Amino acid sequence: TVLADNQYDVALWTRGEAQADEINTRHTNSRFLNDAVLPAGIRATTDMKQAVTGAELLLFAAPSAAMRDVARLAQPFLEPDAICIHATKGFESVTYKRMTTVLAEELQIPLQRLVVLSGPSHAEEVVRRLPTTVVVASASIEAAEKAQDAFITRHFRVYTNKDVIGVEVAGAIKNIIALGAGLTDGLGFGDNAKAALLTRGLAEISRLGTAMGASPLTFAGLAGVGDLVVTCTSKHSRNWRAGSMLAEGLTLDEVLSKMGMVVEGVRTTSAARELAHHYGVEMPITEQLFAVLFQNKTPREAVESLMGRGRTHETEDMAGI
Ligand SMILES: NC(=O)C1=CN([C@@H]2O[C@H](COP(=O)(O)OP(=O)(O)OC[C@H]3O[C@@H](n4cnc5c(N)ncnc54)[C@H](O)[C@@H]3O)[C@@H](O)[C@H]2O)C=CC1
Ligand SMILES: O=C(CO)COP(=O)(O)O
Repeated sequence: TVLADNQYDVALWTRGEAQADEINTRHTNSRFLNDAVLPAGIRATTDMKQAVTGAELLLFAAPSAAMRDVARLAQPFLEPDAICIHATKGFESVTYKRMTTVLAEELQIPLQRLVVLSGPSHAEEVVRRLPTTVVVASASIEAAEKAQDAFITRHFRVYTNKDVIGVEVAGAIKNIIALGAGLTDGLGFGDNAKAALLTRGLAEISRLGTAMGASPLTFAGLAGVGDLVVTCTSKHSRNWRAGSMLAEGLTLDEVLSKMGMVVEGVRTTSAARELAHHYGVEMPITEQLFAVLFQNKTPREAVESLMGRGRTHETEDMAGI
């Protein structure tokens, strides 16, 4: 919608034939966006060759688990100078690679042609043209500025940033904290607990991010605090909703099948825990979420573990924030 508003000729690839037909004929995508009307010029197709051939910009927005497969499908049709942007918030399972790494490998292009777009941007609001701000980060400032030019509209403000690692790590890990926020809200733990979770969650995100090479400033920006706030407080958030359903007593499998949309925070909890061990940083909220999701620990026990941790100084482990 944003690109079509900027007069781009937009082709939208989907693997679902019925979804493509609906977008092309009724200009809606009702399973995901209710009755929002999409610009009539958007052409949906299930044919990757048709979608990618001739495209100067590509935006990948598949779930992290599907990114490698989708990129592999697109690669043969990629134009030699195309800029490839992604809006995916997660790490690859097993390898724990960031999405720009996965794309560089599968598309066989240098990092200078890759951009990450992130920040507080629920699709349900973007499609209604409600005011939204995001950040685009790339190893190449020219590529980031191309993405900025392409996406900036009166309703959608785009900032550039050089810190690809920080933007990708922040976007992925806030989903873990949002699962925790849903649990906290669902259990009625109150506003103090939620504020604590966001604040200490941010400390945890920045600690891992800086250990991986990110700039601490990024975590105070749109991809950090901005996305953390929206995902932990918005009714649109899939991760928050998943956490609140877990609080109601549903099992993880029940939550995921009821949701019918990707809940990135679940896989990201495992990935972040492994990365934390690898980089030797403490991520107590992530550890407790892992225990709740995969080791049958109750949310109440998890909160008791967090509240009962050894005494510590607030800022000495916060990596610059
Ligand atoms: N929904 C939102 O407002 C935002 C989502 N994101 C990120 O975008 C990514 C996608 O999220 P959503 O669109 O919300 O998920 P979703 O679950 O609503 O939609 C995912 C789409 O990917 C398709 N898909 C799943 N596996 C696939 C595969 N193997 N090959 C091809 N297509 C496949 C599904 O059929 C579906 O159309 C996630 O990383 C999410 O964190 C980022 C910003 C905002
Ligand atoms: O990243 C998002 C908004 O910026 C989407 O978060 P959810 O996947 O929790 O809906």
